[in-house]
Amino acid sequence: MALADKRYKLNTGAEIPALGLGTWQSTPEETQRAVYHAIKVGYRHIDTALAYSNEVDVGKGIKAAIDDGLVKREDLFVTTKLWCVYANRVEEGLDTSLKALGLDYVDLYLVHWPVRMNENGNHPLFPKLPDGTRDIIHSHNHISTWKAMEKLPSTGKVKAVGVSNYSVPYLKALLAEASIVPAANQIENHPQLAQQEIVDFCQEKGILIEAYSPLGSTGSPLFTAEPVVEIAKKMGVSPATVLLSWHLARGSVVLAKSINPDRITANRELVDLDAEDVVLLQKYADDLKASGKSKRYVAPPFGVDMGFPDKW
Ligand SMILES: NC(=O)C1=CN([C@@H]2O[C@H](COP(=O)(O)OP(=O)(O)OC[C@H]3O[C@@H](n4cnc5c(N)ncnc54)[C@H](OP(=O)(O)O)[C@@H]3O)[C@@H](O)[C@H]2O)C=CC1
Ligand SMILES: O=C[C@H](O)[C@@H](O)[C@@H](O)[C@H](O)C(=O)O
Repeated sequence: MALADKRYKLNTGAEIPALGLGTWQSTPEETQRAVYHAIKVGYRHIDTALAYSNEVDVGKGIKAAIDDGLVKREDLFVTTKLWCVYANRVEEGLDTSLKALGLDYVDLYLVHWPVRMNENGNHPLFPKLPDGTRDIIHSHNHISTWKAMEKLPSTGKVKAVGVSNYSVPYLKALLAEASIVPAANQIENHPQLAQQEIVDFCQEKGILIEAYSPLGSTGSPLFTAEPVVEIAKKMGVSPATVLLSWHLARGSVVLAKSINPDRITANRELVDLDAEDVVLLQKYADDLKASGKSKRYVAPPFGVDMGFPDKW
């Protein structure tokens, strides 16, 4: 079996493909083609979110692939996420996503960020106050959102529920009151932001890590990181292969976004990294952290303390 077809087991018992196609910042036109191409070349896991405003197009890409006989719905693993303006209207958020996707269920539904934004604000997704800052409902307790998430699996509209952008303190607070342990925690993860404390905590609690922005997000800045270049050269593979493969070595899911067919195909080239190379990347990550030089590429201006050691 090719490494790109590797699967993990969630704490629900369901399987999840280790490699997923990311769709953040893919325009509607790009998304449909990217999703179709990805399925055609073997991806079985698609990651989207209500906030990406492309669920309709993800759905069209999936439908076209199913109609063309490339795949059946049950062979796909589809994830979407509850956006912050729906933090107190969880089932409504899910229904909105399912309608856009044209699906009866998603395989994984995540709380996108542990934050509530004003659902009656000046924008349907990104409301702002007159001073330009985000319109956040600071009195909201993220655990109430999780309590509503826990009711979803029994509706049949989601197979599993999880979180995203959860730090260790937030996870501890959630687990203290949870009756369902999140199946996954989707976080920014790459050698410049290893977030080892979250990875270790989640492993201990049976929460699968999904690594987002594995290439450093827009423009893939991690391609030039020194140890990545060095390992790629040694193995005769691309920097993308090294960066994506690192998460499989760590036992995590990896989500790679591309709208380019060749790059979507190329991102399936995963390898078993040598143990010494895994150590080299870990040392690079540890050294950056120790010198306060870890780099978070996705740091939206929520103005809320999310509990991460790096306060952006
Ligand atoms: N839960 C959350 O808050 C978040 C979730 N995510 C999820 O994770 C996914 C991945 O993260 P994302 O931030 O998109 O960034 P990635 O780290 O996947 O990087 C995407 C960038 O790399 C480029 N790229 C991709 N593959 C290659 C390649 N082989 N060679 C050269 N360039 C390449 C893409 O360009 P091009 O498209 O032109 O190929 C794009 O500019 C998201 O799409 C989303 O699904 C991401 C951020 C936050
Ligand atoms: O999933 C991707 C990211 O979390 C993205 O949804 C946010 O960064 C959003 O653009 C924001 O500005 O809050």
